[in-house]
Amino acid sequence: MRALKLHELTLAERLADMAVDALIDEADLSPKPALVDRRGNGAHHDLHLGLMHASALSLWPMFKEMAEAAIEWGEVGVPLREALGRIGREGEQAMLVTTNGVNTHRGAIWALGLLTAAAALEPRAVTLNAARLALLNDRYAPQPMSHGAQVAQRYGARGAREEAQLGFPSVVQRGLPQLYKSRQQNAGEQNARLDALLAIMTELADTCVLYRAGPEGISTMQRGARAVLDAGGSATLAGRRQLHELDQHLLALNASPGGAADLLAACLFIDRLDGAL
Ligand SMILES: CC(C)(COP(=O)(O)OP(=O)(O)OC[C@H]1O[C@@H](n2cnc3c(N)ncnc32)[C@H](O[C@H]2O[C@H](COP(=O)(O)OP(=O)(O)OP(=O)(O)O)[C@@H](O)[C@H]2O)[C@@H]1O)[C@@H](O)C(=O)NCCC(=O)NCCS
Ligand SMILES: Nc1ncnc2[nH]cnc12
Repeated sequence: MRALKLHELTLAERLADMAVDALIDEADLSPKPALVDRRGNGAHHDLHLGLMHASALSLWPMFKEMAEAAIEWGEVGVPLREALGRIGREGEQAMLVTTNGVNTHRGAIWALGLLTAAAALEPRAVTLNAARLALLNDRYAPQPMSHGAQVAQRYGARGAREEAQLGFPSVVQRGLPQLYKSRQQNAGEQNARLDALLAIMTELADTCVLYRAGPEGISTMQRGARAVLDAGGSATLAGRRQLHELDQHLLALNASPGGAADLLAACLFIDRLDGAL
């Protein structure tokens, strides 16, 4: 019998797999406060789980191309930054075609795009190199009046751009340590991931929440997330009660923490990458 020779995945293909898997795991994780999950649409009228999955899958070629660009340029610099900007904008268009114009993953394209490229350059300095890339100027980036730009003007929040430029502190200092801690306490994988999301929410200035619900939305999100963790986390009954309260309060404010969801996906990507090294 002839042996079947399977196609061996390239590094860029494996990184694209990890990025898409992280997005799908984030979408599936339930119950996430006011976000799209297996239960429903959260605070969104135009999003659902199937759309989040389709959007994540549509981004696979983009992540692969970003990793290939990083391998080709071989170092952090303006040529790589501008290549990533171009590929990211094309990826956004592919996403919008798939979702019929709904913004599902703009923040994730930014965060995971930078992290995928950084991982292709040097898997052991991912957040550092992602930050160095985010600090570089892309001459071709348009300056649209995005929701993020509007709340930056109104409240001074610098959102997704600053989070990346600082080396993803929400991921490195809050999400990942909480993920490991909850795993160590045998919370169960889904609860550990929920706890990581909540840890991210405790301090994030999420521009999606700010845009929809202002500073009241931010303090509701941050205090509510802290209350779940202080009550023992998602694996405990007291924590689950607090999580339900947080969900209800955010829904009442129409506040969706989409930025925190993207950063959870970034955590899950780095966690997978660490496991593959
Ligand atoms: C540099 C960019 C990040 C542009 O950023 P900017 O802040 O100007 O623009 P936004 O598009 O408003 O925000 C970016 C998205 O980042 C997520 N996010 C929010 N806060 C944070 C934070 N503190 N840290 C990290 N990430 C954060 C968030 O993404 C999620 O929310 C999206 C839905 O948001 P929104 O459109 O506001 O949706 P709704 O409220 O639901 O709208 P309505 O229904 O009410 O109409 C969703 O996509 C999640 O992903 C922010 O939205 C960068 O985007 C950029 O320059 N891109 C250009 C291409 C490029 O250079 N790419 C580089 C590739 S490496
Ligand atoms: N699960 C989710 N629900 C709503 N917005 C999101 N943005 C990224 N992930 C999301």
